[in-house]
Amino acid sequence: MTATLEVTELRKQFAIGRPAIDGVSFMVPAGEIVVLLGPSGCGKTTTLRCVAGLEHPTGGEISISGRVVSSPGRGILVPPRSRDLGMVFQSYAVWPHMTVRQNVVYPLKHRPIGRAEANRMVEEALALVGLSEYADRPVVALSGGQMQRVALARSIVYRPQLLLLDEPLSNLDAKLRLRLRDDLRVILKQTGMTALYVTHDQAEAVVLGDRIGVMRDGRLLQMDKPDTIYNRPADLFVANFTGATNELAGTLVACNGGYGVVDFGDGRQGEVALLHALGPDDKVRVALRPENIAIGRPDGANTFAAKVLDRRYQGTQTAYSIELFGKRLEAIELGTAARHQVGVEAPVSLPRECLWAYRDRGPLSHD
Ligand SMILES: Nc1ncnc2c1ncn2[C@@H]1O[C@H](COP(=O)(O)OP(=O)(O)OP(=O)(O)O)[C@@H](O)[C@H]1O
Repeated sequence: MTATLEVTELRKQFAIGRPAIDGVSFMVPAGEIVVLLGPSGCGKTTTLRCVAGLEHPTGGEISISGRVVSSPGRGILVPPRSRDLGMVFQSYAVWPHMTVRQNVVYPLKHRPIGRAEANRMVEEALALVGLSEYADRPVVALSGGQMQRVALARSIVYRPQLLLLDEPLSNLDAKLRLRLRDDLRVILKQTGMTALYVTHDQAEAVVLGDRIGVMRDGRLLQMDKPDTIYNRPADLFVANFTGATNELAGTLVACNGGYGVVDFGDGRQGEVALLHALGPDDKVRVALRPENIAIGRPDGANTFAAKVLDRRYQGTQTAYSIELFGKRLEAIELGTAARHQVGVEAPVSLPRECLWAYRDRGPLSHD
């Protein structure tokens, strides 16, 4: 059985400081992987710990498969062990004096499961994480990645309805992290489990999540599919946190449905996408990802004169610094040839759907 998770207006105020969570609401349908992504201190771990029952919320409600498990307003607080969930943490949290099999069978010992059935469940969990051949090895004779697989097998062996993962890959070296990241999604999808996964790593979130929730200062800014988060970020913070972003300042001079015209100064005007409500004369910041700048390919109204300042050849792509509207911007061109010389003037085109205008709220702070 796999669960739906519903978090409604969750609030957590510790004894000191501003609220760690400040009105967070989201829903995870059965079988979906949702990743909470955000910088250190944004409240993602506290959210996860509230779902686990390890932290007592100050307000709001948490339901697992329709059953309210936390509701301070109604005096409900179901203890962690009665929530039917599995947890995987940053630290490997395996029993060092036991073998792989002994570690994985451990959670079943406290459940009414016969030996033959327990063995079958252990074999299945080990097969899922790719450790069948290591069953009788002491866990101390494993690599970090393998130990984390043991921890994963141990938390899925009893098939909890909900799996909570808090930065499970962050103690692994870079290469292993990439491998396990890819494997983890396959494993989770094979189990069909609902999962809530916490990370500050944007690439991890994109690979693992069916949906990503971006958090900042205790608030959930946007929850959407990875490509929507990347291609239609709700605000400048989300745009910056989820990928490289250039910014141009300007004033909105006209609106037309989902698009508008921005004056970038000196009469230079361009069409932009309006991702939230804005009106004429609003000061805006326009975000633009480096890969959406097409150098040397004039294309329609949004074509402007630019100059190539610098280039860094990177094999499968070339990174350029260009000057546009008196500002230094970063551009990336895919392909194995570096096509533009430093110092040349070249037209650049900026597709209007890739220029995202947001209300100018002053200097950006990244965390
Ligand atoms: N036990 C506590 N007492 C007081 N404040 C706390 C406590 N635990 C967390 N906080 C504060 O709550 C806020 C959110 O912390 P949380 O650990 O949820 O952030 P996070 O996004 O998971 O960060 P990280 O990636 O660094 O773990 C932070 O400002 C933190 O200092």
